[in-house]
Amino acid sequence: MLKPLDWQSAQGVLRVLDQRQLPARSEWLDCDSPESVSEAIHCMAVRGAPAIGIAGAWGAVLAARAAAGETDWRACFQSALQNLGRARPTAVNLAWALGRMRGLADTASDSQALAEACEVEAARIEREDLAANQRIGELGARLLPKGSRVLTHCNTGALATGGHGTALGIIRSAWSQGLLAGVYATETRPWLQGSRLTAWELSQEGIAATLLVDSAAASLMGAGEIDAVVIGADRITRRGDVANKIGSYMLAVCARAHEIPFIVAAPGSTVDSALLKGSDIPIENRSADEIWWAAGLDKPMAGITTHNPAFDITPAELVTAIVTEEGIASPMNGQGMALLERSDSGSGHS
Ligand SMILES: CSC[C@H]1O[C@H](OP(=O)(O)O)[C@H](O)[C@@H]1O
Repeated sequence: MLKPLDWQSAQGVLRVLDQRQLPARSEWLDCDSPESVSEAIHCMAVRGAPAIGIAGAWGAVLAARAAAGETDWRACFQSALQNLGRARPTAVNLAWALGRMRGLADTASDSQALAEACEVEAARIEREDLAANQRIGELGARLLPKGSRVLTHCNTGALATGGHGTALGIIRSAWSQGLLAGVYATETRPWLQGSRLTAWELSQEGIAATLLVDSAAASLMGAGEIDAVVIGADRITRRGDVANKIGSYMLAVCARAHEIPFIVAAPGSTVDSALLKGSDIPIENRSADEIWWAAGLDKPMAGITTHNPAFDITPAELVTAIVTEEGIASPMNGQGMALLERSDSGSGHS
């Protein structure tokens, strides 16, 4: 199974499949310190909300190992976790995973015990995410009638998670059940997660798909070619506002205009119950260079400023359903979350 991360315990190395190089090259980076894991997350060698949570957890194992032998090992560990948490701000999965690791320092008797507990916990987080994705896939496929033509945005597949994928996991599951008549993937400007990563994953699995530039989505919907939009999420608030890859909001507006269901898929670790409104979610602004490279320039053009937010917020009012491993919920136009279908095989948590 395709996996973005590979923990090598004996070597004390987290191997990261460098997603910046895909699909041209499959190169692995060896991260042997919490700082190098943090950099791999920041530069998007590993990306996707659940995957950066898992990478953060393995980074915490490296932090615990590095703290061994220090008199104030607890403080060293906590400070490394704080740094890791700053790598990317929008996906709550990173803070969520680090929160689970942080708690282990309270009960560990010494740094050796902390490192061992962290390793067990990181493996658990990774395992749970895979199970959650498989459950999301099964549940989400129920929302797609036979013959559905679905459009997805960005990359929410195995590369972005512990395996299988969230929105792409639904597409995978629905495809294997013979439910899909068409899969459409947006290119996903400016980083091209759609054309570089989603198209690659789909092609590897033999799932027939069509790639389009982001701005072709509205006319495709207008032509009656799309029956559902299925996307992932980086953070979901209590009322169901969704932070996801820039362009998601535009797709949601278009989907509503054409009365097309807009389905969001994410593990429970993406739900931030501390936040009510999407406007409270920190949105990552990325380097201007990411846009100018496509114009053949290695720095911004003189006199032109650049707007490059990595994510946008889709208000709950535009979201038809949210699929997590717990079940399928409707944000009911922002009036509160209603569980439409409860997962019948548990959350997958062990
Ligand atoms: C299943 S992952 C959610 C997710 O991550 C993406 O962002 P990025 O590539 O910048 O890490 C995107 O918003 C996807 O929907």
